[in-house]
Amino acid sequence: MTEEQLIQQAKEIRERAYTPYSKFPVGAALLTEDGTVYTGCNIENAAYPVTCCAERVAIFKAISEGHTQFNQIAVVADTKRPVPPCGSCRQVMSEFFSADVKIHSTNLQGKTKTLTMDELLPFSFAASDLPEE
Ligand SMILES: O=c1ccn([C@H]2C[C@H](O)[C@@H](CO)O2)c(=O)[nH]1
Ligand SMILES: [Zn+2]
Repeated sequence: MTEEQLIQQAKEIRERAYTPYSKFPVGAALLTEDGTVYTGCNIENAAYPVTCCAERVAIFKAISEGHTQFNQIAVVADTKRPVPPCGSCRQVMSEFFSADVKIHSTNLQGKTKTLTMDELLPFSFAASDLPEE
């Protein structure tokens, strides 16, 4: 599975986005360490904050199927610059992705910006910051 193939899968699942409110469809494709791909699209709600981003849909699908080791994720939207994942998604990514997992942000023109988890969310709040029992 190449980066280009992962981006292509993110583009395809973007077509399934449920975005009657923002009209801003996003697609994501997450590659696990064992080579499985989980895709996600954003799913909105009339109660706007209930919306779930494409990235989190892909991550939650993978986690719910028992995957814990991730390799890279591609995110695609129709933006001028490569689409930056929101803060909530960055926090969810940091819970499950190791520091060197690559996040490819891409637009429909194929402009891509790749950052590692550590670059995308430095100094992140983590389980190790919680007090010990
Ligand atoms: O990286 C992003 C940024 C935004 N959205 C969604 C949330 C909402 O449905 C719409 C507008 O914010 O785009 C994503 O899915 N991923
Ligand atoms: Zn998000």
